[in-house]
Amino acid sequence: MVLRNKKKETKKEGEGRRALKKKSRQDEKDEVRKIYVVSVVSSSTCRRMTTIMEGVLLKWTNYLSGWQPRWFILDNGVLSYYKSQEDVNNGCKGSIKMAVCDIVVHPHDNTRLDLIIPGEQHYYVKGSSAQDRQSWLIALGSSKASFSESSAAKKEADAMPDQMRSKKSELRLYCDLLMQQVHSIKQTLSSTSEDGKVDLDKLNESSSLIGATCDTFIATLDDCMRMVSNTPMFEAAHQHVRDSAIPASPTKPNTHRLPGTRSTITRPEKSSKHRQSTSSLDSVKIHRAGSHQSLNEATSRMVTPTSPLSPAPPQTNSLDPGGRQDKPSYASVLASNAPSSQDAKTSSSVKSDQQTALSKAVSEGLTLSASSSSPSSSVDAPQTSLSSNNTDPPKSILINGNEKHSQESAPPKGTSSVAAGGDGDKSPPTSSSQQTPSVLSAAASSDDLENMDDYKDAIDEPVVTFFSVMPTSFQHVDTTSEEGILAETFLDACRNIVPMFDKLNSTAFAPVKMDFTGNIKKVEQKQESNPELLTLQAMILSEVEAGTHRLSSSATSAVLWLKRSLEFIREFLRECNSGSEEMSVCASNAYGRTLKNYHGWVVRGVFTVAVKALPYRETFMAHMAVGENVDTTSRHFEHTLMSDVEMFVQHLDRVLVSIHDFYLKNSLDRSETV
Ligand SMILES: CCCCCCCCCCCCC/C=C/[C@@H](O)[C@H](CO[C@@H]1O[C@H](CO)[C@@H](O)[C@H](O)[C@H]1O)NC(=O)CCCCCCCCCCCCCCCCC
Repeated sequence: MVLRNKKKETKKEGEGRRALKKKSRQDEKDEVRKIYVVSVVSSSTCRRMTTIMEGVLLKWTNYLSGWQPRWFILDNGVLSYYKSQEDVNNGCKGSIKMAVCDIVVHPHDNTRLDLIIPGEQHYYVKGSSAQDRQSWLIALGSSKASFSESSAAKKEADAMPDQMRSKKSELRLYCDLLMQQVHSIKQTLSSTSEDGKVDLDKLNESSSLIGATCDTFIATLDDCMRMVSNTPMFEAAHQHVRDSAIPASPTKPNTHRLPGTRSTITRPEKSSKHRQSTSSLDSVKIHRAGSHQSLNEATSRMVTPTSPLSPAPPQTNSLDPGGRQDKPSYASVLASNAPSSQDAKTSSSVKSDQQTALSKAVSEGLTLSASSSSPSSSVDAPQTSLSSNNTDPPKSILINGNEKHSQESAPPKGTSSVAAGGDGDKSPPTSSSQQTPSVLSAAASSDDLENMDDYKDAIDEPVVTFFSVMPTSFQHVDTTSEEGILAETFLDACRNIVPMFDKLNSTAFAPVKMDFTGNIKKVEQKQESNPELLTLQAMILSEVEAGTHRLSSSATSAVLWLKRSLEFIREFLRECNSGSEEMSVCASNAYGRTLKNYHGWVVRGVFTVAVKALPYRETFMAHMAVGENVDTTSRHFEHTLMSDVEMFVQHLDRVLVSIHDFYLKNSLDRSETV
């Protein structure tokens, strides 16, 4: 062990040196194979302490391998690590500039310290003892302090666009997810039953998840590469962090991207007060089989005297199993959504040409025609054609499922139509848990329009949300029929949630989406092969009779998991609506009340990772806006969204309670964890 001092020492440096000396004596006694070198370099131009320290630290690698001993070298303000001391000449496995990372001492484990570049990279390491950690802390801290002052690296880090940071952290997330998924496969294989049988269903599911995560990893990497090549700054700047986990070049073209993936953690820009007038939306019509929908007419939701809680007429096609052919291009409409000009810019690179064209068409007032030949079973956007010369007048609009005749029912501007009361629902929500405090009475009321600008917003801007343009929602799911819930309507309502998964910040939600859409498909297939089974209940009971209801491929299992996922969504939205600022807190609370009970530690770990990738509340809200130039930061928008969410939640709850009761009555709920 060598300790070496050069030139002047500050008090701090002296302390560090003394601590290390003390440490070295201890280590010599303990015969720890470690080398410490501390050198202090000082010059008149640049007063800098160069701390050199080497040794073994345990580094958290992944869920498969856990903590692994690695050889770390701190030199010249950079901490690098190698597989072993012998490997030093073969290049480091990763490195981190101390100037730009935070050093975090673990609150419980006195051997552990974390090096974190916020939102980007983390090293979790452990010393061999508390004293060992102490030595490293001193060395790392001194190095950081010394290099922070004049660090060019810091400037680099500051200059690094948020999008790029966010992408990098996503990539790391996918690595973690991949490791967890591999671990899950390993577990499945090791838990082979006594008769030597492997759970092939589970294995297939896990490998599909891995496939999806790989695809999204590559898609994100692709985004990174595009950003790098489009940003002159990046050509010159060298990254302050090297990590062998990130491959150097894109490997797959865009076509591998999951549909609609990737938004960015970008705070929505407060839109200009001189926003695009509503006139540009006047002529936007979404053609459906036999109906047209003008986005601008959605303003009537604000001003219509009809309560949004009034019973929703069952959709005309809901009784017709063939009605799916008429499915509108809902996903296309959402794909054209640009929550803010900033988001529009940042997401443009990930939009397909078709989506971009759609978006342009919407903003230019062209007419969108959804092809009725699109396969209804697909959750992806149907083929959409563009035409600018459709002369059909808009006839009516579905607002939260209620067909409103435009113009006719519009009360004076500024009055709230979403006031509480008037709930004529035949089957009022019978919530199994506490109701969210009502925001309906407050929505868009003049009391809340604090100033003239907000008031103008309410008058001038049509606020159309993800929820209000849903062609089929849970509002349309009838729960009063003796026969049960029409599978077709229920599946439609579920399908219409899917685009929201893509709008969440991270493709970390790809596995979640896959699971959700996979379950929709299972029920769909069940119905295709048994067209006489129109309701969920009929399908399930037929499986119970056949004794197939316990199979993981059964509709019984698929509906059960859809129910659980929807319960999570319901609770999550309730949390959001009750004012919690932190999305991760909303998600964690919702998770604790729902899915967590059915998840083992591995999937709980996946949740913990996924939840970190949630966007900011503002971004999430912005994603809920449909149409361009919506001021998603206005109180008016927030109130409208909240009332839409509340109504969505109420109907969702009604449907869930009905399914829940059925499972309970037939003892079909299962408590085992996955
Ligand atoms: C706000 C978002 C927070 C994110 C929370 C995500 C929760 C992640 C939990 C980890 C998911 C891992 C993925 C898969 C897990 C599966 O193993 C598990 C079990 O699968 C089931 O196995 C059965 C056999 O054992 C099989 O028969 C069945 O088919 C199969 O499904 N599945 C699950 O645990 C379900 C996870 C789905 C979670 C859905 C969360 C939905 C998040 C939606 C976010 C959107 C929020 C806004 C909504 C706005 C709506 C309009």
